[in-house]
Amino acid sequence: MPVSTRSQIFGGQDDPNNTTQQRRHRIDQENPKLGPSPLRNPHHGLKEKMKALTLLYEQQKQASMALKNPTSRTEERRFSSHPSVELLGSAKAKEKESKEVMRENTMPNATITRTVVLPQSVMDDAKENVMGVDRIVGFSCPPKKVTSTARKLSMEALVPQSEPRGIGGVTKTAQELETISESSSVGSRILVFVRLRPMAKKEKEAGSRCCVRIVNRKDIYLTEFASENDYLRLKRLRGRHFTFDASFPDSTGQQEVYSTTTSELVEGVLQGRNGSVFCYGATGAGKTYTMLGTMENPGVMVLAIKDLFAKIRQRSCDGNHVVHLSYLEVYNEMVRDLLSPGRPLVLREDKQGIVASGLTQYRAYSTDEVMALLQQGNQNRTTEPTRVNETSSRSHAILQVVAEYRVRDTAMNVVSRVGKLSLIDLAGSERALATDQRTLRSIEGANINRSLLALSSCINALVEGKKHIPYRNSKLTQLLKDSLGGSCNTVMIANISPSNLSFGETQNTLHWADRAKEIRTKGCDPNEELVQVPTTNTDQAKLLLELQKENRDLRVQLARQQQKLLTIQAQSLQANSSPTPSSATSILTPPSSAKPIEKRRTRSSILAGNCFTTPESKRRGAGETARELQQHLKALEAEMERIKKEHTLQLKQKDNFILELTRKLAKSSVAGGKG
Ligand SMILES: Nc1ncnc2c1ncn2[C@@H]1O[C@H](COP(=O)(O)OP(=O)(O)OP(=O)(O)O)[C@@H](O)[C@H]1O
Repeated sequence: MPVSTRSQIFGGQDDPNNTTQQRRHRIDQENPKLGPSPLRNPHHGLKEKMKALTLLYEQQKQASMALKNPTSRTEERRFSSHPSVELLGSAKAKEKESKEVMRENTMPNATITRTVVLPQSVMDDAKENVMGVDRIVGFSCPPKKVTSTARKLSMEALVPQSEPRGIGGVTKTAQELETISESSSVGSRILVFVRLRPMAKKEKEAGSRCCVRIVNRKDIYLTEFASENDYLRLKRLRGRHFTFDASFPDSTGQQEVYSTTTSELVEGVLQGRNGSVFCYGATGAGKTYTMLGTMENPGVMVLAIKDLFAKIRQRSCDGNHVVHLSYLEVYNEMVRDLLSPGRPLVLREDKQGIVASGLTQYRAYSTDEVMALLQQGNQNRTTEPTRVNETSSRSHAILQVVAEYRVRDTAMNVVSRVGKLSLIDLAGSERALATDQRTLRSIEGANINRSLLALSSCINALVEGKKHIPYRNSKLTQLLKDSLGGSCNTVMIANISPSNLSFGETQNTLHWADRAKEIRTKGCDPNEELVQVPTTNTDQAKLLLELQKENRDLRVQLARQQQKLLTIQAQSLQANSSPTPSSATSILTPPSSAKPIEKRRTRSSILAGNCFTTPESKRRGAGETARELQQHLKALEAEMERIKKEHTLQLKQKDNFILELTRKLAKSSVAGGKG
């Protein structure tokens, strides 16, 4: 109902101060020409109105009590491990929410018509998709109540959402609030964020218009026409208004996306909690940009790893942290190791969950090393130009970082905490026509859609609270089992394009993301276990063997890195002597990446400036490429030197420790012999 209708309805004698009556009288006096206002029976429907007013008053009371109730905040403090996180955003939202409820309930007339008045700030924000000054530091969007009639997801055109929501979720009833506060103690909800990418040059050239409006950093309106500003009408259009934990306009930087979505998960991982972040969206919507980014604007994967190592450095210099890394892709229903390409891997279930047997677990010591590994992994990832995206990822990529931390508790027991962070860049959801019709591409597309369809079935089953969740339907869902239904803090970032040419895909993504908000993962307790400190000779001997093995591994890693550096140096020299474009290309391809039979593109280095292959880079002169290579080589040399130093230091420390342990062992065996 339009806003103006409210002011036209005047209260009768049920108005406590009879102010509307006086106002009406004043208006009549001031405008004698208009004549007297139509007479109304002041007692008409008084009882009903009183009843409705009392009911609303009760609801309001319950709502404010629910707001005060600290248990209802469990939802927001889902990742409460970080003490410095303030819930400014949510506090503001709650304040706004209670004001809104108050305003509605204290309206002079008790007609139960829920007309939502958009606050001025919202209308102002609506003018542009630009972030305001204050940052989003917390989450406050509770999930919609799960109903048995919840709409099923489909990867094809979706039926619009059943009921419109209020602005920022302000139209919740007290019962809903109670349900939320009760259920929040059961587990944690998947947090869902949406990121809008800037309009691409190609889209502009094709004359496309922006069809997405982000308001208040949460609400998203899908409009077919850029000029459409009537948000009230839009809100009533079913399936065109969505509310998320946060929505990022096209001007949002990578750091902001990282800190809002993932930084708390990283903190949790160091406390032994599992965390997952996955990007979903149509092809070319910006998933890889968000996850991987470029050299100038690194994405979530890179920022998370940097942050993890920075936090580890702050905590300890004693080597109590061990970080392992693995990087795999699911391509055409096959799982492949991106760090050490070879035969497809087999999935099996063990006590840690679903694991890919034989997957390289690389021990990482520094951010630089991880960056180099990421670069190597991305070069091995399957990408292919499609009509929509020059470097479209044809596979789902999963980077897993496992951090183990050993600390002493108050009773001086050694406690080991293991946290796992999974960062997932899904392949683009797409329609066959939007990409390509060639055979290989259609098989790929079918497989991509198959796994995404399997993912949507799992989400449907989880949302509907079904006992059987069909994880086994695809490799992707098996690998995501932990993230969706396990004890894990999960974040989903849905990427969308602003172009009206992608309206259908955008609507599909938003519906799907909206649905994902309803998934609850199990409560996430830290993975902690007591470590048996070796007391007997056998235990010490075991530890000694383990340490020696670790040292051997470290030496092998060091030798491999040196070998790689030498190869790059040799290739660079060769490039300098005959700088032809073909030799330059061969240098960009790492010696280790065995190419499969089908034509696969490799992403150019994120360290070299951009993780995407652009047509310009191909056109660049050989001289320029050689110069770039020199710079790249220098950077690599410096990086190698640093890694070498770190490794040598660690080897030395370990050698000393082994020596000490051997001495102790010898002593105790001598003492044992004497005894
Ligand atoms: N937020 C952003 N800011 C600037 N450029 C962006 C942004 N998001 C995406 N892009 C650009 O849009 C293009 C497509 O993005 P990207 O490759 O990340 O899409 P994608 O969703 O991973 O696609 P696919 O599923 O096909 O792999 C790239 O050129 C990328 O640089």
